[in-house]
Amino acid sequence: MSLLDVSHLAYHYPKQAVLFQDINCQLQAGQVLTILGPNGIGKSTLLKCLMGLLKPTSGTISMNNVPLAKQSVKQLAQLVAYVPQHVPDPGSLTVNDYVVTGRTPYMSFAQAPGAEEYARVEDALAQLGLTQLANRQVNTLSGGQFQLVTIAKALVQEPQLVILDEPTAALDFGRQRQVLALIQDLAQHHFAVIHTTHNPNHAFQLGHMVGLFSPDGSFETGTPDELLTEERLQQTYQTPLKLIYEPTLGRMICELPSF
Ligand SMILES: Nc1ncnc2c1ncn2[C@@H]1O[C@H](COP(=O)(O)OP(=O)(O)OP(=O)(O)O)[C@@H](O)[C@H]1O
Repeated sequence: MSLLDVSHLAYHYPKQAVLFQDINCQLQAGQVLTILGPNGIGKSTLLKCLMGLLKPTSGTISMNNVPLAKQSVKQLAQLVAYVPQHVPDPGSLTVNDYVVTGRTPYMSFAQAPGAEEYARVEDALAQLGLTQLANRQVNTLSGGQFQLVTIAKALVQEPQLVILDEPTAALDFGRQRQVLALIQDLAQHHFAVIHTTHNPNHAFQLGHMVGLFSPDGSFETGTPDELLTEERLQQTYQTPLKLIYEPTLGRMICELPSF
């Protein structure tokens, strides 16, 4: 039984052309799916469908063999944590109070978070090197700091699947590596992870599954070596990029040519 089973999934926004159709993929606990594709092709939209935020035009999404449409909001929140690309207005909560909202799916309606919930927050902030930000208001953080705080909130949610939309987009080189290492660590601890990125090197680095959107909107899954050939990546990004085997890293790297 797969943790996630996506079958013949299609979506179009109201009064818009079909964005994608016939997406099929399965994900097990401990696997990472790195989604790549051109700007505007439908990566974030696919993640929103997987989160139950958008209702697919057709096809099914099941988790642990139960269709998403049959899960309650609370059940879904215990299964999947979503780190969006943008949080429009994070409000003026402190980092501690913002991250603890990740425990909501485990609390009753009127229950206030207590010592146990805040202990999980402390652990997640420590794991991400954010302890010193615990009492800062989230709306005073930099883009990258806030991106890491939203990941901490997803961790305290203790889901089976973590979905991250471009989690490294606002991060410096060191913190990009930190987030990729965290994704690898989550997989080693039997979480399933789906994330989007515009950097094919992230897929080579992680070495798990890739989901590749082609410019025509078709979607394929496979290993980085199967899917991420120089020709496919050039087609995807419409640029004469190069794939080079880097022996010291033991893997391919993707380089943009000079101007
Ligand atoms: N609410 C909406 N209503 C109508 N069209 C939308 C809506 N949200 C997104 N779109 C359109 O759907 C297409 C796919 O958008 P999406 O954000 O899923 O792409 P993406 O692959 O994640 O892009 P990027 O890499 O630039 O973040 C785009 O053309 C976008 O303009």
